[in-house]
Order: sequence, then C-alpha cells, then structure tokens
Amino acid sequence: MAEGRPKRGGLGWAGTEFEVTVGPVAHGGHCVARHEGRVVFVRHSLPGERVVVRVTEDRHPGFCRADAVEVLEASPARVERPCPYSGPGRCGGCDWQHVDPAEQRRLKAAVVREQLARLAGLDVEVAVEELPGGPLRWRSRARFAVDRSGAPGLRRHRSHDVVVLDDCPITVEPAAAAVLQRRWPGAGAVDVSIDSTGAVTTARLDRQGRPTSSRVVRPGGELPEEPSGRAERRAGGRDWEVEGTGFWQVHPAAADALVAAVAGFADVRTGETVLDLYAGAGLFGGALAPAVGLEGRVVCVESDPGACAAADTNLGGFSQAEVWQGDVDAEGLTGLLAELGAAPDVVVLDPPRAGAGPAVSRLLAGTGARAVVYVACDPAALARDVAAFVEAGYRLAAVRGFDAFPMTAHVECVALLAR
Ligand SMILES: C[S@@+](CC[C@H](N)C(=O)[O-])C[C@H]1O[C@@H](n2cnc3c(N)ncnc32)[C@H](O)[C@@H]1O
Repeated sequence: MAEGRPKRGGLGWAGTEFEVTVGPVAHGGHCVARHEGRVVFVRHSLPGERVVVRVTEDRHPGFCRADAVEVLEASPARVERPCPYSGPGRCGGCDWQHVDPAEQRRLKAAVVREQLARLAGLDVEVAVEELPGGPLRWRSRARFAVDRSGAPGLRRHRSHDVVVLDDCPITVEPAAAAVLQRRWPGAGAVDVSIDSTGAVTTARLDRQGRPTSSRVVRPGGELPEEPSGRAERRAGGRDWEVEGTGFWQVHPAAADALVAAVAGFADVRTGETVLDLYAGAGLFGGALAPAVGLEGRVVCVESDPGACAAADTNLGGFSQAEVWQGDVDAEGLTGLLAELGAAPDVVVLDPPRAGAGPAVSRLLAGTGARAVVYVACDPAALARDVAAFVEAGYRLAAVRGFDAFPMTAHVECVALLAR
C-alpha cells in the first residue's frame, strides 16, 4: 500500500492496486468492497467477484473509488462488453456494459429496494421491467463532447479527456452516425436527438454548453432544414409535440410504459381533479385528461416556457385541461393550491433528478389527494420524498421500476402513494 501524507483528505492510495472481494451494488452503480477498514467503490465489477482494483480517486478518509482492472473470480452474470470503447480507463458513458441485461435489472431493483429501506425505512418488493427494443440502440437523445481537434466522443469517467468514438452502440444508429461520423471544429459539444418521424436534430454547443446553431435532417431529405423548434414523439397511442431541446424520455419505449404505469396507478375517475406537476410537454396530464371527462379538471404545471407552449398544443383538444407556467416550490405550490380552489383527487409528479424535496412533498401530502403517483429517475430522491409522504400519513402502495437506461445504472420508477 502506498504510504505518505493523505492527499486532499484521502490516504494517498490513488494509483495503488490491491485485491478485494466485491459486495453489493450501491446507489450510482458501483459495487461496495472493503480494504484495510475503508470502503472502496469499485467500478467495472459485480457482486461476489474477486478482483484486482486500481484506485482512481482518493479524496476522503472514509472511502475511495477504484476500477476493477483484473477479474480473478468472475460472476456468472459477467458478459463480454458489446461496446468496444467501454471498460476501465476508457469511455465513461456506460457503467454496466459488462453485466448481463437481466442481471442489470435485478441489480437496479436491489438498489431501489435498498434506498427505500435506508432512506424511508420501508421494506418493499421491487421489480425492474425490461422495455421493448433490447439493451442497445435505445438512446434517442445524447450529448457528445468534442475535443480540441474537432473529433467527437464521450468523456473518460470523471475526466475532461474526450475518448474519440466512431460509434456509440447504445445510441440509435442514425443519431450516432450524424454526430460521430464527422468532425465539429470549434464546437465544445453536440446534442443529437431523433424523433418518432426519424428526423435527426443536431445542435452545436460552445465550450460553455450554450447552443450556437442547430440543423434537422428529415428522412429522405437531401438538404438540412434549419433550424427546427419542434419534434414529434409518440406515446399512449397518440402523437405529441415537443420543443426540439425540451424534455422527453430518452428511451423510445419509455414514455409509453410510463403513461401506462401512471394511468394504472392513478385509476382516474370521471369528474376528478388531477394535478400534473413538472409536466413537461403535458405527457401525463394529456394521457389522463380523457378519463376525468368534461366534468373533471387537469392542471399541468411546468416552469419552462417552451415546454408549456408544447403542452398547450398537446392539450389543446381538451377543454378540461389547463397548462400553468410556474415553479413547483413551496411558495409556488402554496399559491397554486390556493388558486386551484379545490383539493386535487390525484397528483402526478415527475420532478428532475433532485426530487421534489421535503417542503413540496409535505404540501402535497397536506392536500389529502387520494392518490399520489410519483415518477422518479433517481431512487434516492424518490426514497427521501416517499419518507416525507409516509410521515404525513401516506403509505407506499406499490412501486414499479423500468429499465429505461440499459447498460447504465440508471433506473426509472413509478410509485403509488395512497392514504
Ligand atoms: C423529468 S421532466 C418530466 C416531464 C414530463 N412529465 C414528461 O414525462 O415528459 C421534469 C420537468 O420538470 C420541469 N421543472 C424542473 N423544475 C421545475 C420546477 N421547480 N417547477 C416546475 N417545473 C419544473 C422541467 O422543465 C421538466 O420539463
């Protein structure tokens, strides 16, 4: 073991190698091991494996981070990586290329369960469901970095270095090709997305991440059309308009699966009032609007003006639906609930990664809604907010997980909180 003075709070282990037996996977996708009394978060490993690790980061006295650089005893769930660019010290894009896809889902379920146990004190069965389309070529939207020579790629894990790529096997092929088979001199990064019509939008970003130009190539179109503000998406048996740069589920099958899960948990009845918070282009509100009928009401709340404009278009056919532009925070929500006049029967919320937070969760619990359907892309944020609802008298009635991000440790969850 390397000796000497601790480096930036660590113990000087950076760059050293040693053997460990790998324990369970932690939130974030790295496995937990122990060495000389310290926790080691091991990337590129699987529970139960005996591996040689190389420490990549040692900044904290309690733990360090390491890559498994040699596998001494492999898990039966280990597979050959389908992506030639992934692995220790290589592209930082996917953490789980070396894991059998069925095992990826089991590990994600274990992480959701562990977070709910640790942060909300709940013991809940969770399964993570596979989405149609297989584990590769699912990413319909991506951001690629560009190096100083104009070559595109992805950053090495926890590094500014760009690993130059010819292809990215998890990205939908025409989108990967549109960015990776050319050079982007002067750009800092390129965003790419492909919509349900097959139109590929590329947007150049400067080194500060600001968009500088974009272009759209439609299928069969010889010439690029510039620029496009809108993209077409399909979910729940209908088309949706989304702002070109606005939020939409990245996996092409995810919006459909989430709409079905939300509708199933919400079980909306005629005449009910539904709040769709963090509504984006109005996906959930629009899908639930037919069920409340003309006697009911759906209010979608979203902070982004472009997303609100798209939601206005998407909900335009429903006189029972409204789109309110505003912030869902303690102050905004207090005003919104006062303006609503009556307590909502059903609340759907789909906050960004950080979650809604305890103040918003407590306010929502205070409405007494008969069902709260929480859509979450981070199980830790979900568990923290679930704890606030449970403290306020709700119970976690069900959780479904969806493998909307295969080959990565990310998971999408839909939870039902009921009184
Ligand atoms: C995870 S997306 C969900 C969008 C939509 N439910 C869907 O599935 O397409 C989160 C949305 O919340 C919006 N948002 C973020 N913070 C917000 C806030 N404090 N108040 C209202 N909307 C917010 C973002 O602009 C984004 O559209």
